[in-house]
Amino acid sequence: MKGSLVRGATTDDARLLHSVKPLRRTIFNRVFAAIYAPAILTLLYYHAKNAHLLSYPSLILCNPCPFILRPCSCIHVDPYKEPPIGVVNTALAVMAYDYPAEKISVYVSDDGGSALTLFAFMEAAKFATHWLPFCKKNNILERSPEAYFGSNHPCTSESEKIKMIYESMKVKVEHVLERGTVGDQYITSDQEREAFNKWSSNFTRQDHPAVIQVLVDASKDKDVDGYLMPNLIYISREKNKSSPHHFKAGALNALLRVSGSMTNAPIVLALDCDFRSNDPRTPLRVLCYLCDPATPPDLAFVQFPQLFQGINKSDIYNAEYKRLFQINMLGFDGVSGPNYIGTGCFFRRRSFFGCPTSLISPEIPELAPDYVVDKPIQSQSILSLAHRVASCDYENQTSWGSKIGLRYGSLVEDYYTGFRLHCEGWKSVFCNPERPAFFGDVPTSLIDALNQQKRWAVGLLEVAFSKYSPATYGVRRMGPLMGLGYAQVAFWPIWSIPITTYAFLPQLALLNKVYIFPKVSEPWFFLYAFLFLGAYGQDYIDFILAGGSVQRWWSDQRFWIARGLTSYFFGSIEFFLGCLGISASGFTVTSKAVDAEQSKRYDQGDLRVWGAFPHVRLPNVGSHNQSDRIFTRAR
Ligand SMILES: O=c1ccn([C@@H]2O[C@H](COP(=O)(O)OP(=O)(O)O[C@H]3O[C@H](CO)[C@@H](O)[C@H](O)[C@H]3O)[C@@H](O)[C@H]2O)c(=O)[nH]1
Ligand SMILES: [Mn+2]
Repeated sequence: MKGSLVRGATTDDARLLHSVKPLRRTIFNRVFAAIYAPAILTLLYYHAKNAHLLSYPSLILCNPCPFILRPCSCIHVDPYKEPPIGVVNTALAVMAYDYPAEKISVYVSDDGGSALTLFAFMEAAKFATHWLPFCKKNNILERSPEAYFGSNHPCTSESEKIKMIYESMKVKVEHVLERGTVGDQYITSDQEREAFNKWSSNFTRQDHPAVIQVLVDASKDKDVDGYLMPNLIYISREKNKSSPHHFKAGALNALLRVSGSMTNAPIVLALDCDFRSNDPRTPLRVLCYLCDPATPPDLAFVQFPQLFQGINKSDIYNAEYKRLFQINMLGFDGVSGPNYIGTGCFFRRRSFFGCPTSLISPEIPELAPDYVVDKPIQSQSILSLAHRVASCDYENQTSWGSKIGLRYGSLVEDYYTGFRLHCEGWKSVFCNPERPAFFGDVPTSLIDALNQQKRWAVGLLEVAFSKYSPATYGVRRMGPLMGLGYAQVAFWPIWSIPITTYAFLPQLALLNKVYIFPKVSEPWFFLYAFLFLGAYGQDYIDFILAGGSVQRWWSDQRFWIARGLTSYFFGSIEFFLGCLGISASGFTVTSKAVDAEQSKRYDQGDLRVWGAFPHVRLPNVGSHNQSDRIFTRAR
């Protein structure tokens, strides 16, 4: 084992494409683990020895609750939760990557099947003819227009002109969204009209044909300076109520196939609509890993951390997940590599088709990762193949979802797919450059933050209790370190049990005069103190070394408890009800639409439980009326 690593894609030695060096605190972490583990064993011994001394009051709970939840496989994506202008910004920034334009193809998956989103992208394609040359000529770093115009940028006549074009596009898109339909006055060509005609009267989100629309064709469409632009293709896969669609994993597999049939690039970037590129040179950085002759051929993906902008000062909803997305990644990187976290990840297309040593050929040769597409993307044969592979029964009797592509069976398709790839023997690397490659948006309402976590909890338990459990299958396939690393995440929602217990046990013990901790005068007390301070101390140091603030660390601790009693608890219940066939879970997307009031409240650090509920404020760390209870002061 190499231990935790830091990587850099550029080094002082110009001959090296990338370098790896062990983290300095690795030794400290190991020593700490070596002391901490026996201390926990000692604690267990102490408990076993004293078990007979404790007499707990008996609690009999008898409350049969005869309710049945209806199974639901509805799709929750919609343009009001994921505003098209945000998705457009995501796409524009990657179209503007510093990379030969004709070698980039951007495929947008609209799982909500919305004409409004297609409209936004038609407008984006027109705006791109101005935006891409502007970025390249002026060597702009911030290539998402919203971020660029929102930042402190030099005001030239050119930038003012581009800003006006952007604003007028935005107004148009928002107007159409408000109206809910694309009015005739906005349709400028027969080609556009033909595309919108697909939204016939029986077209619904859950039931509609595949829509594949080439909006920019890299072989002929030029920007205002006369240079070719990258392909931009809108896709909404076919849906009907009788075929399972497998949520995001299904959407990504459809994307893999459609992109395979049209351009089949060997490197694939998976990027969520709420993330945007923050560095146009990211593809070059990735090539330093993927194309270095010194890199072993079993490297499946390069994962960037999920970093966020717009988190409030104390991160009240603990949306940053420093440990998950930044700290733990370094540790994984020292073994087989970090997990795939759903976004900001560059894959070798080959890694979706079987283990490094034996290729699993897809059902049609055109989808094989090494197939070279030699026809123009708008040719009849290519378009009809693309529609065929985007149909909802295409996957029947194929290996998609089981051995090929993103894996089905968990609501955390990212975690599960990364895990299965590692089990197949693939490796990954974590790339965390100084200038963040991507920035994402966080949920800014409590209900969204808790719901997102509940979905993760269900998804993780689906993996934890499957035949591919990291604790058994994972440990066997990847060895104890990777296996346990993955298992620690998979069983995470089980924390709801100790957290809920500790939420009530001390009070019950106090009322019933039962001692659950040793007295301060007893030597055993030091064991408790060491375990408590050691765990918090190490967590604190890791957090601060990863650039965190004391305030956010405190939020992290606080929210962990809150989630234990809510998201993890209800997620676990939902999972077990699902096992009994009583309920089915769905992928409720996190809302990315924020109104001015919600955003103001969030920036001020107000914590609102629900629209209809009284407004509660959390005490801030350091404020004079700090209290040790959560959810105090109702307003
Ligand atoms: O049926 C679905 C559901 C979601 N999505 C897309 O999936 C992405 C992620 O959805 P989001 O609601 O933003 O989920 P988060 O909880 O914020 O996302 C985290 O957790 C997910 C797993 O639960 C990962 O897929 C994400 O990459 C990761 O950022 C979005 O672009 C959605 O449009 C679909 O395409 N189809
Ligand atoms: Mn998201």
